[in-house]
Amino acid sequence: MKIKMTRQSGYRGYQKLGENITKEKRDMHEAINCLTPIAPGKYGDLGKTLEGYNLWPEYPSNFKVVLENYISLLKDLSRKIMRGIALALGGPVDAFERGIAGDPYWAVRLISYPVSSDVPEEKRTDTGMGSHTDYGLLTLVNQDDDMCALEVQNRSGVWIHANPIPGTFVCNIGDMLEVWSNGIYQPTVHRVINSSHQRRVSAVFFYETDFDAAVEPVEFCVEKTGSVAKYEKVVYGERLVQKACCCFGDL
Ligand SMILES: O=C(O)CCC(=O)C(=O)O
Ligand SMILES: [Fe+2]
Repeated sequence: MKIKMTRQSGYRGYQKLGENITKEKRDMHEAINCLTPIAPGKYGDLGKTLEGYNLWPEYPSNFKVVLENYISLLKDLSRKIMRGIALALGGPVDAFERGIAGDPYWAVRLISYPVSSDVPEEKRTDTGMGSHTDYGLLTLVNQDDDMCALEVQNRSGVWIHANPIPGTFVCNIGDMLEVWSNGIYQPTVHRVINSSHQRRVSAVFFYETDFDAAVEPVEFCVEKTGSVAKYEKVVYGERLVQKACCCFGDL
């Protein structure tokens, strides 16, 4: 396997079925992971674990071009959504740009969830991906149109399907937006269960803050929420390394 995901590739490349771990349980999916390239030394010790460049399969030969174009379009779209969120929160339109997501870290996962009965019994688990929240600002999920497998938890704790609507993305809120907005935006708890008779494929784009951003509630959100910052400052890259390394298990 030429594009196998390893520690040496900074966790980029192909992840086999059962290699992704959520809350200490193996997820029943396989994926190709592409992450923002990080040149050696760019973020010093903070970025060491995730330094590296993406691994591209030989076939299809246009894979790299198509995916890089997709990433560029989704980065633009996410920036626009963040501008809308900034205005909705009563801040300046560029509130989530310079120093926050001026040079946003991004990730893409192309995920395949098999039909459960096709998986050898010892590898079978009950979730394609266990319940979690995403780490960054926004996630744009592009899912198969004809099947329901992504579930989100509503405020009463009930799981509901995020039914696909052709031509649309499901947009999840991530942990960093919760902090920046001082809790006004809450991250969406979600999971994937493919109980159908078809393989399910999703292309998931994560739009994050700058890798080295010190994330803390922004002034105009603090003012709106009792003038007390409810969250401690976190460095996004540190949080990502902690979370990503748990997810990718022993490689
Ligand atoms: O495949 C999906 O619909 C969602 C995947 C997901 O939640 C993730 O990769 O964080
Ligand atoms: Fe997720």
